[in-house]
Amino acid sequence: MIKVAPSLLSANFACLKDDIEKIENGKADWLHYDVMDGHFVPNISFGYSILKDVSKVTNLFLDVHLMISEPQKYVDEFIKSGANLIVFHIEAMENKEDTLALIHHIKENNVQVGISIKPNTPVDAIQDYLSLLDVVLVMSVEPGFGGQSFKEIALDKIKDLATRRKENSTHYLIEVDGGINATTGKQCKNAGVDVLVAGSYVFNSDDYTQRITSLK
Ligand SMILES: O=C(CO)[C@H](O)[C@H](O)COP(=O)(O)O
Ligand SMILES: [Fe+2]
Repeated sequence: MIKVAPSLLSANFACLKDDIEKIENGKADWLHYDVMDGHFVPNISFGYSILKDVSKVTNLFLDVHLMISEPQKYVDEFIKSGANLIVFHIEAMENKEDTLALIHHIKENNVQVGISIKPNTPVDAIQDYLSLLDVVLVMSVEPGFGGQSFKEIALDKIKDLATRRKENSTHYLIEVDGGINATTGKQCKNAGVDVLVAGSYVFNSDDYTQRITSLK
């Protein structure tokens, strides 16, 4: 069964607790938490203090998507604030040594680890890390904003990641993020995705449960 991870980026920030309760009651599997620093991406969202408060009002698995430069500088704060999974961008890393160190650091703290790739970054850029990862996050929009249209290039990457996983007996989940609705969600499902992130499709609706159900 596919997992659905509503992205809090499209929630009403003045009523976060209510919106989180609604998606939890609507059978969301994970809560996707988008962190933007105004440097790695041209937008600012929320940081670890809000994550800490969010973690106190939900039992949902907290999937933290770090769209920030130098993720190694801030990762401990997100770990302390209740992240269950930390996903950083390969494009934010300067070299292989730092990337491996960050992966191991997150794992040593008993938090799951993932790497995300932007639409123009090939799967080959993360081949060396695939065996170490719990999640690969395929961006189907340029990171930075909710409400954009799905880019089809993500479908080939999902298929490619599913093939590599089979060939190499690795175990990562394949997650897709950006422009997901019932139609694009189905395309991703057919390509072999495991986790659908959906922000505007879920939260710009009067019935979160119906939207989550339609993705499943
Ligand atoms: O990482 C993100 C943007 O960078 C968000 O998770 C994503 O955009 C979700 O929003 P939507 O479903 O509206 O596209
Ligand atoms: Fe995201």
